[in-house]
Amino acid sequence: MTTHSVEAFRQKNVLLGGEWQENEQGNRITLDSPSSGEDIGSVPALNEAEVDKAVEAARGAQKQWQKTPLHERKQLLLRWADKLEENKEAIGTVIMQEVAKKKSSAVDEVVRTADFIRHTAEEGVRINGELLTGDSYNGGPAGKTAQVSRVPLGVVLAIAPFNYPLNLSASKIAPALMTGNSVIFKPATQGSLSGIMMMETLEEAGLPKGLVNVTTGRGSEIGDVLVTHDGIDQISFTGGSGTGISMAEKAGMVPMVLELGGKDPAIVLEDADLDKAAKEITGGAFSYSGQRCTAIKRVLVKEEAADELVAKLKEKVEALSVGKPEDDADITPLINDKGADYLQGLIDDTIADGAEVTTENKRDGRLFSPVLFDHVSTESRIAWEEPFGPVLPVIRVKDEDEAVKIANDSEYGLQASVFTQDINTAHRIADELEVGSVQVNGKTSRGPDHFPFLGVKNSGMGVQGVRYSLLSYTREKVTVINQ
Ligand SMILES: NC(=O)C1=CN([C@@H]2O[C@H](COP(=O)(O)OP(=O)(O)OC[C@H]3O[C@@H](n4cnc5c(N)ncnc54)[C@H](OP(=O)(O)O)[C@@H]3O)[C@@H](O)[C@H]2O)C=CC1
Ligand SMILES: O=C(O)[C@H](O)COP(=O)(O)O
Repeated sequence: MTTHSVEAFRQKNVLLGGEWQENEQGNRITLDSPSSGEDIGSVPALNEAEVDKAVEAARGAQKQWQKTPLHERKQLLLRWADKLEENKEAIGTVIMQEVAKKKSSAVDEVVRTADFIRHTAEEGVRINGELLTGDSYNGGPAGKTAQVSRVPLGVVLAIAPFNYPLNLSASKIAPALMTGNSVIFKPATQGSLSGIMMMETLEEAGLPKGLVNVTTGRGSEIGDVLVTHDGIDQISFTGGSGTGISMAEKAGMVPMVLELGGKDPAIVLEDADLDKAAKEITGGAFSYSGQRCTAIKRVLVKEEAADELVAKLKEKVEALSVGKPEDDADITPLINDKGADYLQGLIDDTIADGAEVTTENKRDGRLFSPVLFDHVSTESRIAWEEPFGPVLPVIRVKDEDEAVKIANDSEYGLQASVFTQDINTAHRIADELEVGSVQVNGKTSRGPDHFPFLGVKNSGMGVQGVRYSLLSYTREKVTVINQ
């Protein structure tokens, strides 16, 4: 059995039409480690003609794959999951190197992804259509039946972000394949080495030629070519709201699932279990250094509970370790200088606006110590903008209504947490919040991965989560029998 060794520099190629290929002009992108700055590998920068070739291969392979029995598609996915898990150390190490995720979380991501693929395989064989009879409609004819089946959309374009380079790629690719589609996979550039390694395990599992094609290259260069390609039948994108919204404008009538940014609030009432709230909020805000769409990005706490909550949060935030991903530090360097400089601007502006910095405020390049701000004003940018870094603003509120208003005034609507011991209050607030999901007494998060995951407003469109994803890659096909 092949296992992938951990090499020093990985010169990876792309899977096009079933062959691992270098690109024609030999244009490559060299990737550096966000943590050490060392070169860790390179991937081809494809051009328009190569994208055409990838789409053509995907269109060809899809026709046969659609006819492949469901149980055979399921077996491919199960073999893929096993191969992936066998390589968890090697692939986890590359995730750690290319996106500076702490080692244990990087390896967990590989295992989580294998589990997702297995669950998708099991659930995928249970996606069935339905039969409608004409006489169930008032005055309808008895001899008329509609067989409503679910058919694949065709060629799916899967565009993934850097922060979960495996999981947010496989959560598009696996359900698309299971439902009979072929795939064009555009990994995040910083994340493409591990993305390609995952494709190597899929190929080893017996992927038919041309069924998944990998198109590496900067989104700013090949993004429009992919998104506006007339051979693409569905787009599934996870990434920034700006990128996703402009993509939707360009893609026209192609169906899309978009998972975008967030500004998830944690609303804490005076009757909450504050130890639990502090633990959940710290984990929710600072894991992977806050670079998660579902990170808790602001705390809205009732004035009566604020002093105690802030003291507990401060203690937990100060206990987070700051350092290198290979040392399994909780807080690691941010993905790039642009993200780090943006975060610095937010921190500086929040201080200038008069908020209290309760923790150390230190930066070394892309590495920040985690910052907890108290007494943040809703006039500050940080009350509304997404830092994608280890900083948490606490905004004190006078009552529930004010908390709900600040939560809903956001352009985003991904998730929200409500901490209270009164389930009726929790329900009442949950009903008011304009978000995809509300977590009662827990941190905001996507998993377990069969739960529906969605954002409203500028946080997205469509739903992911195993069964929901499977459905999103199919459409109804109606055959009416007139007897
Ligand atoms: N809701 C969610 O589930 C998630 C949301 N996010 C959000 O994403 C942002 C950060 O992630 P990040 O990866 O930087 O997001 P980006 O939107 O910059 O990139 C996401 C993906 O889109 C590609 N891309 C970039 N420009 C284009 C384009 N014009 N056309 C097509 N594809 C393009 C990128 O390629 P390349 O890498 O080559 O630039 C990458 O593969 C944050 O705002 C965060 O909230 C992130 C993760 C999950
Ligand atoms: O992209 C993200 O940030 C994720 O979809 C969030 O996933 P998580 O809640 O499991 O971290």
